Amino acid sequence: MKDVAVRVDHVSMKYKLMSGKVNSLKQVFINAMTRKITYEEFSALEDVSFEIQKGEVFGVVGLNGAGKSTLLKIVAGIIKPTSGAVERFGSLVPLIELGGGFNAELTGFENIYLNGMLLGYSKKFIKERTNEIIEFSELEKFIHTPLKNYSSGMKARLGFAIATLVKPEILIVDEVLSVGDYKFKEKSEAKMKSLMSSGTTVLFVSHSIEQMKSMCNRVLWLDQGRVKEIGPAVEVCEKYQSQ
Ligand SMILES: Nc1ncnc2c1ncn2[C@@H]1O[C@H](COP(=O)(O)OP(=O)(O)OP(=O)(O)O)[C@@H](O)[C@H]1O
Repeated sequence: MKDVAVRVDHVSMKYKLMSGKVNSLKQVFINAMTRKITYEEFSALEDVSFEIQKGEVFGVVGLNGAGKSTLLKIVAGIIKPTSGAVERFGSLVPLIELGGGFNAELTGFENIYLNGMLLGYSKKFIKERTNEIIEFSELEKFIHTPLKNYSSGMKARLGFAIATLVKPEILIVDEVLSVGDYKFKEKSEAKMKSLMSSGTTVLFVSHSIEQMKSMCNRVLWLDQGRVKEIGPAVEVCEKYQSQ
């Protein structure tokens, strides 16, 4: 019997887009009050089905707007699909919009507690691991500086260090490796590889096709919200590149 980590079953996602002529916020307000707002539906995902096996590194490629982030957010349980179902077998950590739970007014140190607790870690656990987080993110000098003075790469480093503190069974990674500099990329890639070699299942989106080829077992190619191909990483990536 196959050992499934994630099952995506006939998932579709329709976003509502405001339609009709609206020139100002005032007009939106008036239309809302008079119930004149009409919506058009936009289909970001259409009948997407696939399974990821335990321990597999599964990539998703596709052009801008193909629906990759939408799919990852649905698998992570951050948004609900319009139809279809997702089953996850194991603890899951999403590395999506890293530091989404950060507060810009608080320092890096304070945000470690805030973000850690949002991820479900206990205060005691965070206290024990704070040095490890600071060391991995290389933010020793800035750890007592408010986050609003951090660069986006610095925030990503801190978010990555906190999120990967415990070994999840399923890791969802959306483009986070592209935010940092080359040093952070190498370090976070190494960390991901060590998680992968210890059996973590990974669902991964990156615009770097070379990274997809070298890190993934299988790849799903999304084209305007539909599955175009699913297969061995190198084979699918080469078809995608030669489209
Ligand atoms: N909250 C939303 N409301 C309306 N439309 C949305 C919303 N989020 C995404 N979309 C639309 O859904 C489509 C898919 O977006 P998504 O971000 O999933 O694509 P993507 O493949 O991740 O793109 P990229 O490579 O640019 O990151 C796009 O056309 C986008 O405009």
